[in-house]
Amino acid sequence: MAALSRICPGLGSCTLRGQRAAAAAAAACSLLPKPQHAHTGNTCKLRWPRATSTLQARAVSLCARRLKREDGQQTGFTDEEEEEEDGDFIEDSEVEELFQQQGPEGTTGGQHRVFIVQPDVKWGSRKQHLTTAELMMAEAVGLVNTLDSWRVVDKIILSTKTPEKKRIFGKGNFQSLTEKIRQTAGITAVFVNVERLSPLSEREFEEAWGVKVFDRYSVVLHIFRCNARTKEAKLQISLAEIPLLRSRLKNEMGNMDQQGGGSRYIGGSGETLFEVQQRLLKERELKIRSALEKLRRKRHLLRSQRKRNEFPIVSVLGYTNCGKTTLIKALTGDSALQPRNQLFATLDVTVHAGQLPSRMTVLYVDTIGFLSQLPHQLIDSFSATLDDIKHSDLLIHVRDISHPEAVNQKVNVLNVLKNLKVPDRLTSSMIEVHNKTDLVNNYQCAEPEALPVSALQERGLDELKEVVEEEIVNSTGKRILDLKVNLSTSQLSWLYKEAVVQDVQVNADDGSAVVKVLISTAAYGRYKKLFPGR
Ligand SMILES: Nc1nc2c(ncn2[C@@H]2O[C@H](COP(=O)(O)OP(=O)(O)OP(=O)(O)O)[C@@H](O)[C@H]2O)c(=O)[nH]1
Ligand SMILES: [Mg+2]
Repeated sequence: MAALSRICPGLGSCTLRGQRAAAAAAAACSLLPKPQHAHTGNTCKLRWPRATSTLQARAVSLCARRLKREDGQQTGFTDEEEEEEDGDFIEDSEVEELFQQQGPEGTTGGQHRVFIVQPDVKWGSRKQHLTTAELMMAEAVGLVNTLDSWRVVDKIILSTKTPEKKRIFGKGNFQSLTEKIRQTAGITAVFVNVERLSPLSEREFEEAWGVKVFDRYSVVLHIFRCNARTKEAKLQISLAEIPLLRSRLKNEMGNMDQQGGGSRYIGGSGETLFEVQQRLLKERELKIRSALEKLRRKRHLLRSQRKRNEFPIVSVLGYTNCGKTTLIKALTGDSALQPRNQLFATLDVTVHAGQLPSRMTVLYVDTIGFLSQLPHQLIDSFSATLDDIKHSDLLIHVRDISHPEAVNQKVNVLNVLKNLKVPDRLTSSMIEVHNKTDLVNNYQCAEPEALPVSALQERGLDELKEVVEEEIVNSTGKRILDLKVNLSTSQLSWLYKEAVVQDVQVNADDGSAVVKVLISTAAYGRYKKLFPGR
């Protein structure tokens, strides 16, 4: 308690107890030199002025709060909550309007009984070398089952030579497929598991089969739509849906033209119906882009604040459903995190404070999962979210090692990172974690660099934390030192200003304290000069 009272005179009577609480409070105080201490009953709330409220400040104050509470409130928070603290400059209603109005027809709401068609490319440039049609089909089934109100009715793998051409299937195959679909009772949609169907194919299929037709892009977007919570996610989804709306418009106009409608001029406006619709779509796209740009600037600001406050940032990434959220939950003890056996359960970037063996506080960033064969537009729309990865101090690549596609998934993740232009320094220091080892009998790690864990059973976490700490110290060029300070001098406040104070152990008898700091070599040099002999 002595340490606490030193940092916060009112904390002597608060419910924070012990060294862990002291460390958290000290770390919280070290973020900003002058938090206001508000005391109610036996609790102390640390408050910072609005303008300087940062991600770190919240992370650590939440971390401190977590230590003193018994129930499991949320400790993670999204950048959006942060934005709300600093003043909303994009209206909720504006985003909701864009989001709610726009869902492409057939995907919004409603139930679907789905027939899945998996083209099996036998040869040519599109042949998948690392996967099989059966595994792709299994993933397609997984995608459909992720949606509460969608069910798989039947499925088929069909050979094709040219999935990218106008005609995906040969004439004979297409005919027997059409018969099968028409004869299967209760089908309301067909999911053709290719990256993207051309508007023409989509129209042709819908006409032949008499039901809605989805491709991988539209199914994944629908999952995103169902899971979106924050403004940024909603805007990004709205943007990614524009190409779908555009092809739908083309199809509708094609249909109307057959009846002589779409290309007629509307009452003296000089525009055809098609042109008006296209213009409206363009205007909507510009609106979304400008709102996203505002959020991007905000994100940039937050990022530089994070950097300034020097809490190391560890981004946790990997294929969808590999266990990223579960691992962060295990590393931080954040009970509010909710891992789900679902593809794309996490869509919003959330940040969670955790402690390493030396009690260094790091921020774990939970990211959106990757998926193979997703069109670039989709990735582009989410690049702002994934951009965070590039600005981390360290990356953890989580792999579901029990998955039959584990190797293929790794290749996919590395490709996405390459496309995102993640700096070499981050990919070369990236820690590879083999998760779900509990699902593999006598798991033997064949890759010497990888760390085997079971996030669910909390195994292998201490080893992982050790490695994270080692890499953080390497990558930030900082080290952790225990410095003995004289409390009657300005040493402690100097350290609060120039380094990250992780822990303070006060020795009331001689008025000294042992301070654990994360400090750069340059700052340590200055410290030794200023306080010689310490
Ligand atoms: N058996 C076992 N299951 C695990 C382990 N880690 C995660 N899981 C399960 O895998 C499923 C997915 O976990 P999440 O943590 O939500 O995975 P994620 O990578 O965050 O998924 P997305 O956010 O959807 O990309 C959940 O049902 C978890 O309980 C593990 O070590 N062992
Ligand atoms: Mg997740």
